[in-house]
Parts: sequence; C-alpha cells; structure tokens
Amino acid sequence: MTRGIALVRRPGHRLAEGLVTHIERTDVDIARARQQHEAYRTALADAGWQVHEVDPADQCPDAVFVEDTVVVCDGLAVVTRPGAPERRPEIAGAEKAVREAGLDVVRIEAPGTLDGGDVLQVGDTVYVGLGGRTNDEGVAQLAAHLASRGRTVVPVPLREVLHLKSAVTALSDGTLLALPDLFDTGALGRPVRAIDEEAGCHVVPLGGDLVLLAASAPRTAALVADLGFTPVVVDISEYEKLEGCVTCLSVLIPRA
Ligand SMILES: CN(C)C(=N)NCCC[C@H](N)C(=O)O
Repeated sequence: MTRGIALVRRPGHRLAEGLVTHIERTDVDIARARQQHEAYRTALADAGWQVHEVDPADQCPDAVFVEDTVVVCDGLAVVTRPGAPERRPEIAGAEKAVREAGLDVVRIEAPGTLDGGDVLQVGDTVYVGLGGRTNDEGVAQLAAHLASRGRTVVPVPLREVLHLKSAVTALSDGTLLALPDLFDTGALGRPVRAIDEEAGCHVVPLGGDLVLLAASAPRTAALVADLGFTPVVVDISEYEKLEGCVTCLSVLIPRA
C-alpha cells in the first residue's frame, strides 16, 4: 500500500539558468543535479510514495521546483500563478498531473500571485508567506479556496528570503523549525524551534516517523533523530545553488 502520490518533475537542460534572488549565482553541475534528482526520487519511493513525473517544461529553467506550481489540500489542488512571470508556463503540466490524480482543481487568477513554496500547512492552519512572489490577492484567493476544506489562512510577512518555506517548515507533530531572522515569527502565533543551519529549517514529513532533509543540515538531522524521528537525508547541493530545498522538488498527495 502506498502512502500516496509524489509529483516530481525532472530537471531540464536549462536548469543552470534558474532564478537566484537572495544568493550569489554559482555554477550548477547538471550531471550531478540529475543524479541528485534520481536519488531524491528513490528516497520518496523507498519511503512508500508512488512517484509520478509531471510532464517536462524544459523551456523553464526552474520547472524542477514543482512545489511552486500547485498546492494540494485535502483532495483539492490549487494551481498557482507564480510570482515570477517566467515560471508561469510551468503550471500547465502540473494542472494536468493533478487532474490525472483525480483531485478537484481550482486556480489562482490574475492579479493574484502565489508560489507553493510560500504555503506551509500545519493541521487546519495554512501559513502563507507574503514577499517577493506571493501577493495579498493571491493569499485572499487561496483563503477562499481552502475555506471549503475547513482551513484558516494566516499571512506571514517575509524579509530577505525567497519563500516562507525557505525559512520555516514543520515536523508531523506540528513542531516548527525556523530561521527566525528571516520573518516575523510572531505572525505564526505559536512558538518555533530556532535552527542554526540554513537548510535545517527545510523538512518534509514523509509519513510515519520519516523526515526528509538535506545533507547540508547534519546538526538538524541529529536534532530530528533526538526528537524521535528517522531522518532521510538527500544531497541536493545543485538545487541549493538555485535557492531550492527539499520541499521544492515534490508535491505530496496523500492517499485519501
Ligand atoms: C521553498 N522553496 C524555496 C521553493 N519552493 N522554491 C524554490 C524555487 C527556486 C527558484 N530558483 C526560484 O527562484 O523560483
């Protein structure tokens, strides 16, 4: 029995041209990025997820960061309208994939913008980062869509950081792991656990006690293990050069 479907999208040949906003551009090794993506897919499959590949969008360098194109909540898929216009052609393939997965589908419409990387779901609360990519209108549209699923949306203003999930994510017990300097943690309305390494605040609960995190966060992997979870560690160095993290490379659709 699988845990559900994990949507991924393979890196395209233009990956190295991906956007960088808050870090300096460094060379991306495409061959290495492909190997890392394969290992990432294997980690998801080994954790019990049925890996499904979204159609390629190779003209879009950032298409591998499929999380930004769709938000899935309780059987509903909200197809986003990415804040970076050059990423908008990525959404067609994502919409096709969620329709094939049998989800109800709605969209963020102009002038709203929303990136999936700004959306952090913790129980019935959905925190949404307000920064360079997601605007007030996008948050309002998301809130209206998710009200049908009983979710409450809480906007979180960001500082110098790409997405909310670049700065905070949650373990399956609701513990928030955060880099507090990057946003107003008070907006979350609950305590956070401050993490002392950048990639450490990026975790993906994979079901059961499994927690996916990056090899660049060894101290956080140890912390996660101390908290009673089992870290699943993947090297995603080539994606980190493009401000990517473990959350960005997949969209998990839990089995109903
Ligand atoms: C949580 N994060 C960080 C994401 N979901 N997406 C990362 C996208 C990175 C891409 N170069 C860009 O700038 O769009």
